[in-house]
Amino acid sequence: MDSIQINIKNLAGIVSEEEILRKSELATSANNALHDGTREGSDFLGWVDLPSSITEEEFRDIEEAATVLRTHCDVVVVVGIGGSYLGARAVIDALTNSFDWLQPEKKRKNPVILYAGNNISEDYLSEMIDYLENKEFGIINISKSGTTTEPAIAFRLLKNLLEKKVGNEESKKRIVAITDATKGALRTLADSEGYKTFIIPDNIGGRYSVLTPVGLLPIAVAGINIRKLVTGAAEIEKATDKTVSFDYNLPAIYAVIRNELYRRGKKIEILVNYHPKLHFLAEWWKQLFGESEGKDQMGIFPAAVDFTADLHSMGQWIQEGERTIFETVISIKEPNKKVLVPHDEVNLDGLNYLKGKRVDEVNKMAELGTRLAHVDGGVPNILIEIPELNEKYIGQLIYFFEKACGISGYLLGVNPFNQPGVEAYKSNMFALLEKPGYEEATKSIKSKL
Ligand SMILES: O=P(O)(O)OC[C@H]1O[C@](O)(CO)[C@@H](O)[C@@H]1O
Repeated sequence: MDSIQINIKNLAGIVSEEEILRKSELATSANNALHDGTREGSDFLGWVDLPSSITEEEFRDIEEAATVLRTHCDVVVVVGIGGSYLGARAVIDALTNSFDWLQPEKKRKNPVILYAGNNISEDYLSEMIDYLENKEFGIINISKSGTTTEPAIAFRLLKNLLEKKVGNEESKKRIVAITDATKGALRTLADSEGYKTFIIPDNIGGRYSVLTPVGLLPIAVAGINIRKLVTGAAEIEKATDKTVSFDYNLPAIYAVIRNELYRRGKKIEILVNYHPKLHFLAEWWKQLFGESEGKDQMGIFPAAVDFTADLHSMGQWIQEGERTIFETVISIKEPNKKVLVPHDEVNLDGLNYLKGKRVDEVNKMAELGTRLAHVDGGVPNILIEIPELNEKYIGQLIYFFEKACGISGYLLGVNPFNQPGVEAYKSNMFALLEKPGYEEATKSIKSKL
């Protein structure tokens, strides 16, 4: 198997193959609309042919900027929120050593990547500043709108710290801004300071931006091969183009099944992983589907669990709670490392029945046992199998989910490329903070308190 696969044999009898095939025309037409730009949100389809259209010059520009940061910095802070950081974090966590950041600087090949601007926690920022005080650090500041409050606050603090530590000139070498070509406060600031900048194309929304410099620069700084990542994505771009029939279009099949399950009362999709490295892939996936489909009072609620850890907390609910859920499991066929369970003479823990077995064999039996139990418990299961955890297959998975999300949103009948609902909290927060321009809203909200 040289590609990610999807196994749909365990739908708990809730959706049949015939019912899936009956939707093939609708799904194909939704897929075509993504390529032709004939439906709502057509201004945001730049991601559709992005993997196959990144040029050698663009790769080089990103790789050179990554080398500058890698040369000057032991720590690089990625400042951004939502789509402006989750894709990078998903890939970096999936493809780097989980404990590398704990190694002393001299032993590490890659800078430590930290994340800021994804919360407004004073403790988090204060502790990060304390840590960075004695580190050679740099900043990648990412905001498509260039006006998002969370990253703006974090960047102001970190920029101050860096300038105090190394001076304005050296700071300019260590700060990269990724934002709109012309609009927003970050564009103005970056141009006036003379930072190296990358552009987020107008026609690519934040949650679809991981294969633009938004994701690719931090990923390259972390020492990951961005060309292989993009090659993987381009393979699925090709495998889902307009010439591919529904039977072979895996994202279209996945999109149909999740919509059919939704129509039958399965309102919550739980993305399951069996490797902690995939935790942030699920966070990225949650934003992708949540912001794309949760509108017009509709949409599957995207949730995620890390197994087997969460089998010991959420496992009970999944097995026997309200039957409104289905699971999509990401299964990694072959881990990158090999660890055997050792023999123990006295066997006080009773584990000798596992001696000589790979830890992954135990993990796989937990996975299989859980799948069978959950399907028996009425939880439909979609299985996505990845041959191994590497750049190519993570690239494939990214495009698989992006394509599936676009098709799925159209099948549901929403515009998958806007997010009007996220403005509500921002307006209230600005009104409460008495931001200039919000005077009326301030009066109105304060009268409700
Ligand atoms: O890149 P920006 O403009 O700072 O936005 C960050 C995130 O905030 C949102 O706009 C929601 O508020 C997301 O869609 C986006 O990924």
